[in-house]
Amino acid sequence: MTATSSTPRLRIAVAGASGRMGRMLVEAIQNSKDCMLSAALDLPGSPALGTDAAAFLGQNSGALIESDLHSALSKADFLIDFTRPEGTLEHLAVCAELGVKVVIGTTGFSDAQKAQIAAYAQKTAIMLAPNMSVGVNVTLKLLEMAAKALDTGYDIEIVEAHHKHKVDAPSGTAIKMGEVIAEAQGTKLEDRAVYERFGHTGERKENTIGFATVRGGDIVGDHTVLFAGTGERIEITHKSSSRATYAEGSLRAVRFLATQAQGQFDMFDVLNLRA
Ligand SMILES: NC(=O)C1=CN([C@@H]2O[C@H](COP(=O)(O)OP(=O)(O)OC[C@H]3O[C@@H](n4cnc5c(N)ncnc54)[C@H](OP(=O)(O)O)[C@@H]3O)[C@@H](O)[C@H]2O)C=CC1
Ligand SMILES: O=C(O)C1=N[C@H](C(=O)O)C[C@H](O)C1
Repeated sequence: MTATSSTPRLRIAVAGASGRMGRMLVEAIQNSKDCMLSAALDLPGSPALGTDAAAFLGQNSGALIESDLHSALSKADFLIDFTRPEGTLEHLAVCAELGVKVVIGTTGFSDAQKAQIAAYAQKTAIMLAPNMSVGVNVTLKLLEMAAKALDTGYDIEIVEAHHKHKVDAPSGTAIKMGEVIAEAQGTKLEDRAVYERFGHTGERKENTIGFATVRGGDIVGDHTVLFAGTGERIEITHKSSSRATYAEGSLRAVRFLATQAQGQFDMFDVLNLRA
């Protein structure tokens, strides 16, 4: 969208404003022509409360970090939420009540929590995706194609690596990759996933999809899917070197949600990759 001086900016609140992604989002909003930071949330007790959300950039956004959900969300038309599952659900309850549209980047939701999100999507528009980067979503399409063509005779393993502060495993992206592959092969990930191996495991079971997790240092996010056949193997890899791609993808999601009243969407909808 091309914003002109007469086009009102999209009013966005950021949850977890002092977090790794929160700060990337504040920076992306500050740098955008069509969005404005209208509110910023952090947990009660956070030392950042009362400070300007863009202070870490040496800028003044006008949005002071606060912990009162109603106060913050009543100043916004959109919430971008990269926090923790329980926090996201608390925020969603207020967003559904106030008609605020929500971009959710948080990962690690249980099936019951995902069902709660789907229920809130009947009241407001929600975009939920474990990875907002364009590259990862294109990788998911490549995996769909590879999984169909390599339906038999190839063992599938998904390896992901992230920074030492990440609290959920495997990553939401790795799980999504497994889901896309399983679905492309007419199956369900829950019937095929192997999340742990230790000790005398016995030989690899056919048709399983294995997951391996690496945690260390400041790795932003690497994902490799291995299709291991007899006499050859194919590896499809995506590596993130900056969180800016997640923030830019989130702003694309906001612009997409501006055209929706309610319903649940993902990045395939935002990027027109559904077909
Ligand atoms: N979809 C995507 O593209 C991406 C998704 N993610 C996901 O986003 C989430 C956040 O990642 P990251 O920014 O690295 O994490 P951080 O821990 O750096 O930031 C999380 C922020 O949320 C706050 N927070 C923690 N618990 C709650 C709660 N219960 N309610 C409200 N706020 C809370 C934290 O506050 P405090 O510091 O005070 O605890 C912090 O400000 C993770 O689930 C991660 O997997 C990350 C990158 C990309
Ligand atoms: O926690 C992170 O950092 C990331 N989390 C997301 C995930 O769990 O897939 C996306 C990205 O890999 C970074």
